[in-house]
Amino acid sequence: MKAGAPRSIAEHATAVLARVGPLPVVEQRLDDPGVVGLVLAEDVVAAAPVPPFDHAAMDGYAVRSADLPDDGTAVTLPVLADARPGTPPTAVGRKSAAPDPDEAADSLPTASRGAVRIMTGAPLPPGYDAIVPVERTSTGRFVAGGPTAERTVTLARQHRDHVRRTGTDLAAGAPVARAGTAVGPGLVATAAAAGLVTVPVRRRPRVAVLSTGSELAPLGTTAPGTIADSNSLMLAALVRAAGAEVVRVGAVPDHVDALRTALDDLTGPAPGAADGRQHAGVDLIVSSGGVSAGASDVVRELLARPDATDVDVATVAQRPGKPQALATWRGVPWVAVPGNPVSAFVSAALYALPAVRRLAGHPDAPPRTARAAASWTSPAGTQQVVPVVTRPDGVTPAGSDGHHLSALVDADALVIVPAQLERVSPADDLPLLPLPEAR
Ligand SMILES: Nc1nc2c(c(=O)[nH]1)N[C@H]1C(S)=C(S)[C@@H](COP(=O)(O)OP(=O)(O)OC[C@H]3O[C@@H](n4cnc5c(N)ncnc54)[C@H](O)[C@@H]3O)O[C@H]1N2
Ligand code: MOO
Repeated sequence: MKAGAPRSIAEHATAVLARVGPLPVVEQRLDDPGVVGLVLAEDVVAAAPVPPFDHAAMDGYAVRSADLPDDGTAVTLPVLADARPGTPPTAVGRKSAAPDPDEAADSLPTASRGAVRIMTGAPLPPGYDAIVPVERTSTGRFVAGGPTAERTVTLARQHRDHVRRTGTDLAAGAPVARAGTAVGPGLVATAAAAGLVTVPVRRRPRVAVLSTGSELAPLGTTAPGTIADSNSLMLAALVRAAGAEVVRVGAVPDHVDALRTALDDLTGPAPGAADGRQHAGVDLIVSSGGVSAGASDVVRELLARPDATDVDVATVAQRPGKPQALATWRGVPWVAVPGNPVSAFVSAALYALPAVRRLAGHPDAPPRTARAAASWTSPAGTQQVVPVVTRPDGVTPAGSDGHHLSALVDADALVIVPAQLERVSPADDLPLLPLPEAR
């Protein structure tokens, strides 16, 4: 239970990730807005070709190249039929479209020489192989909603055929996206166009956020000696920005029984207990506070009792965020970060968010670095975690003092100054951890 020798940030991050694995796979419909941000659990392939049929890329006339002179001389052709998107083609002179597209296509006088008036998106009539845009013909333009009464059209062979052909974007069976890809708007559109209704994704993580401290007041309330519970709001915002569903408990007083009850409500009943309470069924717990050496450090007090398992109380050679703890509560991994607001923020970014990403099925992020655009000092023998602002010339510490909460307002990333580096100079490359973008 006693914290061991100080460990590095990487060592503690490894200890966190050893406790979490990707959540189960679910089939999520593409018309559910909640699909965005979820991570593909399997490679996805096209169920149907994109486009699904040869169709016009321009409003104009469908022609058979064989009917047009190779030398580009204009010819006058009869207009035989109308082809519009979503409607079977109809022969000119017919009152309405035939209900069966095959019947309609068959009824087109394809044997005779002529052109088919066609609108962008309409299927290319059988036997036709090119479109001549209307502005390149004697018609000049079509009037939206207006009459299309011309019986002949004069046009010439074009350099391009203006036909979008079946499967030229994706063939049936072609890969759409690899496992591990986060679903974004482009993937939603491509998968839907390729005939898919659902995609196999990891379930969205449900993450509980709570803060400990008898001095904490809920938002909008004040009393002498209390402070706003900013940590639970900050943790909820971070976890949500990382793509999880948040169950925010808010502040729990520094009493071990209150904390135990709060954790039980988030997880499940004790084995064999029929306590009748509803449980939130969370996948991860993130708490702030109560992990240092004080008499009211309730997290450490509870971790010393048998309720929690896999307890790992650690001192990390980092600043801020030195005291950390991990445990499992009724099978649910628990990341406990210190209460100092800046420590809580950087610790959540370093340890809780990678756990959220692992649960969600994201592949491990490749290491990144950023160039320092300023100089500053760093304590020897400890990794300094610095909230930074990214500018074109590199990163600079956010705010006037990185120990202040207000420095986090503009921060878009954290950099980690190596333990042996006592002074950061411009152009030094530093390990970078981007913060999730607000959404
Ligand atoms: N004797 C020692 N004391 C401390 C040590 C140590 O090694 N020996 N470590 C210090 C370091 S480093 C840190 S960091 C803090 C971490 O303490 P706790 O995790 O136990 O956090 P608390 O004591 O509960 O709170 C610390 C500080 O942060 C404020 N706080 C807490 N929760 C919130 C919240 N939800 N919203 C806003 N502010 C919060 C709290 O009021 C305290 O001021 O321990 C040092 N002590
Ligand atoms: O290491 Mo504590 O986390 O100074 O703030």
